[in-house]
Amino acid sequence: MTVQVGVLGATGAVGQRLIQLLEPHPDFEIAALTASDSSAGHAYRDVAKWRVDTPIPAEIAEMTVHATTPEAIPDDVDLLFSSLPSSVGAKVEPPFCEAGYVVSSNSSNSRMAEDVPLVIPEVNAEHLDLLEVQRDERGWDGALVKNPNCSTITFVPTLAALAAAGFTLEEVHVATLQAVSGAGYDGVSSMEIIDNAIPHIGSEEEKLETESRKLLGTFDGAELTHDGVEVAASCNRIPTLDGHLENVWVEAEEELTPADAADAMAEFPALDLPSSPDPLIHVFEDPSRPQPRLDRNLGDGMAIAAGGIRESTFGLQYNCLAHNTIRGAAGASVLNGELLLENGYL
Ligand SMILES: NC(=O)C1=CN([C@@H]2O[C@H](COP(=O)(O)OP(=O)(O)OC[C@H]3O[C@@H](n4cnc5c(N)ncnc54)[C@H](OP(=O)(O)O)[C@@H]3O)[C@@H](O)[C@H]2O)C=CC1
Ligand SMILES: N[C@@H](CC(=O)OP(=O)(O)O)C(=O)O
Repeated sequence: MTVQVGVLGATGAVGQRLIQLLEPHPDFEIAALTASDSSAGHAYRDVAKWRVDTPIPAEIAEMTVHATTPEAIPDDVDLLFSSLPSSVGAKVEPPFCEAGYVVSSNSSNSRMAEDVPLVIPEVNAEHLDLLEVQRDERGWDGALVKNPNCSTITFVPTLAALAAAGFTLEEVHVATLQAVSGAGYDGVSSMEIIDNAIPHIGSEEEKLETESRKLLGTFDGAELTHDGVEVAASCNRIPTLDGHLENVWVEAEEELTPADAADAMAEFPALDLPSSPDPLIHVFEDPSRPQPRLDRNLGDGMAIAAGGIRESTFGLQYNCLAHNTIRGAAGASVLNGELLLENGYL
């Protein structure tokens, strides 16, 4: 049976990607679109500046955009995808959950809350059951699940692959080269970024350092313990359009050779969900890959690419890449929606 879904923040950059992914989806049907009060009451085509690389779906273009309140959502909608500014998400997501909606959110608010599952399905699907704790504690009929920050999503699956192969991770250093789309359409001006690199993205380093430990943590059915690995991040904006490239250094308790790491990543299992790519991690032998322009669309933008795996003075070193607005944002929320459906939360 098809699940009726809504998109909160549907006119935004990530909201448009959500529509692009949801419109042909086998299990989900878009039944509601919301945005700010200034867009409410208007046809979607009139208020969304459509900037995605496929045409605006004809039926969606004619839908009326609603205000972002539970009362505006039709009764038969069960699942909401949220991509609001985090300050807005913090205010409006809880009332939707209280009103009985299950919310799969991409916004950064509440990602680190103790009773909110932060999920990459291939990495920590079992954390989803934290929703039982959340419902007990908050008295919600609905639920709130989050996907991580786009740069976190890029490197954590590679760490999870090493951990799954039996390596105990002690220290991780990661340096990012992040695409401009991560800052949104109006985020970085062309005069700032052309012929340049900006070695600061507000709060980004802290997100990589904390979200990664939560994702790699252990849920015992009642409590989530964050992983003990130490993570240090350095984040940079560069003039690519899409695709975050990251340089990673990993020290493990055990000896970890490049061959061990390549095998662990290549063999890390995919999931049988509609949006989960197989393989999850593409491992390149060519040391000049992955590259954003060449490799961001692997697995329809949902795969992780890794390469340049080698020994270094600081343990193992490699590079990894993911499409930041698909695997790192809209696609991540859709995948969490698919996991919610598979696990009976809808
Ligand atoms: N851009 C990206 O690639 C990534 C973004 N993110 C995160 O996703 C979220 C959305 O980002 P992005 O799509 O770029 O943002 P945009 O600014 O493009 O879109 C924001 C959306 O939220 C709506 N909105 C704004 N204010 C309100 C309000 N007060 N009440 C209700 N709706 C409101 C806007 O509606 P209206 O059009 O009416 O103003 C619009 O639909 C953010 O939290 C961002 O940090 C995460 C990863 C990547
Ligand atoms: N900060 C990220 C995108 C983003 O919005 O992240 P978050 O989902 O944590 O707010 C970037 O600039 O590439």
